[in-house]
Amino acid sequence: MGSSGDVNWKLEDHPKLPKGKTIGLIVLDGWGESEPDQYNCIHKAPTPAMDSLKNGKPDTWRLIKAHGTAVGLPSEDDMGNSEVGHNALGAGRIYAQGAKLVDLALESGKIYEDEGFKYISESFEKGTVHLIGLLSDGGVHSRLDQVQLLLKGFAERGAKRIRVHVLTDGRDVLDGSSVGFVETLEADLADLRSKGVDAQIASGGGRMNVTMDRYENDWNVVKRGWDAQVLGEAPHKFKSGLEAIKTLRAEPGANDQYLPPFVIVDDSGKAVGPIVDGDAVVTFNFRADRMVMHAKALEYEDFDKFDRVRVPKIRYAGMLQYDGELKLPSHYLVSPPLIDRTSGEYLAHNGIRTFACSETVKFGHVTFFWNGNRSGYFNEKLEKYVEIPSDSGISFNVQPKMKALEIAEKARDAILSGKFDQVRVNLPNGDMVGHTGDIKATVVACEAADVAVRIILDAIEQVGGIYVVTADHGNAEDMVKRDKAGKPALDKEGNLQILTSHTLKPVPIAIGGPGLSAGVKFRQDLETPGLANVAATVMNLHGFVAPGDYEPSLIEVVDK
Ligand SMILES: O=C(O)[C@@H](CO)OP(=O)(O)O
Ligand SMILES: [Mn+2]
Ligand SMILES: [Mn+2]
Repeated sequence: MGSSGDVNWKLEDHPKLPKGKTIGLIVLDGWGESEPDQYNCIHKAPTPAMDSLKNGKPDTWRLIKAHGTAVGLPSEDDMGNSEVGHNALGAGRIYAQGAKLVDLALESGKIYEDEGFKYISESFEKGTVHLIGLLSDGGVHSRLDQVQLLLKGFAERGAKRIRVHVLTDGRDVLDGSSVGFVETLEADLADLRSKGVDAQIASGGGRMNVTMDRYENDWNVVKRGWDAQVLGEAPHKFKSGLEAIKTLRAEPGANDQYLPPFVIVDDSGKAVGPIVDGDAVVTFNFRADRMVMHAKALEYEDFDKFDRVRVPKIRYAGMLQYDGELKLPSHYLVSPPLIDRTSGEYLAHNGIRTFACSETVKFGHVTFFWNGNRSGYFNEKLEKYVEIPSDSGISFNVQPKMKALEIAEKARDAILSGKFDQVRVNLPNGDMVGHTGDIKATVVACEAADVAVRIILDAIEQVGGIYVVTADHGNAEDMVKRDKAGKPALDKEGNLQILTSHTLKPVPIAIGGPGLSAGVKFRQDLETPGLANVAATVMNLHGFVAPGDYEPSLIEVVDK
């Protein structure tokens, strides 16, 4: 991916903008713009740094789209997310993303003609096909309707025995919605059974507790999934998926994101669906970050992250390939978007020295996603990526400041060192704490992110540089589900429904700093620009013209 063939990497000089300015590029994760009310944690938090970029600055502050088709998602009802957001920010173009590519492959039936399906279907006659993934209609990592089509498609094409290993969501969808999703799945599996297919749920657990860790923050999460899915072992055993979810949710403090692992057992107490030799496994998440670790456990012969105890010989395919560089997994049902010629790669070819930093839970966002789902450096002489270890084993409302200060200090030092032309960070607080649904903690989180912004802006001020502050999608600016009129929607018991997910809101972008040439301002002629317009903007601020097929720059230079 990326560095192929006959690309002309040389960027033209910008006719008006100089080179050599240090750019501080800040992505506030989960920081959208919404009505100022009590459920808007960004509004509630003291955010003097961000306010100073906005108030009275119409030429250098604006909103851009961060959801739906502007970031390559199937529809305008799709909230933004970090993967598509950082892809768009870094790549400068809009790619049809995983959700959309899977929809198309299912619609056309091509999914069943390609190599990945042929490979796993070799197990249909004698083995079991296991489907593992996030059971939700959130559309960030997976979609239930796609799983339903796959189940039907597999059965019609000869699968005799199917086991589903469900990960409950509550992060991209309302907490408690797992019950409805499992009911829907159970009904589909019953329908398959009536047609002679031996189909049932085999195991499960909450996404943040079982399987879906990312960037190696906590391998125990993946291990818990392995034990339940492969070994058929878990602390909780139930007769059905629905019984499992209902019982575990009734525990005090339980929520969908963190349900403990469970297995489904038969009347004799034996797990109904451990993964064994000869089986096929399909992981149905299309998004990569939270599947890479699990894919390594399923695919790698040499593996030392935990004791797998038993490593079955399986035919494994991902919904997509989750890491193009590692070719992981080697079999997949749908080809991922091939995001090439990202701004990071161009800038490296043009001598720009880049520093990128975040803490573990968002580290891959400012590196891997930013660079078009590519791990590693383009040019290790010019780039330095620093990961600050995240706290693990906690939900972030307990430590809402996270590592914002540490990230800001690393960025400040990188800016002041004079060794870098671009210093890029992701500040995770609004998003990671927003996902907990804890409003008080999210306010603290937003304040911490704002303090970090101030530190980076001050460093940019000192070196005469330029700042670009933006976000990848909304989250902390709206913490309740709303009705059509925008009022908080109450459930049947009259309770507020806390929104743990991202939103459909636009995000701010602000530019400035002493290095910003006089006359630079946001253009008014772009109708609905989005995150993909940021890459060309940043290239301009580095003194270059962006490649012709990039989405247009947000800025113009008017003569002063
Ligand atoms: O935590 C995640 O995996 C997603 C939400 O599902 O959030 P983000 O896109 O911000 O990483
Ligand atoms: Mn994000
Ligand atoms: Mn998020």
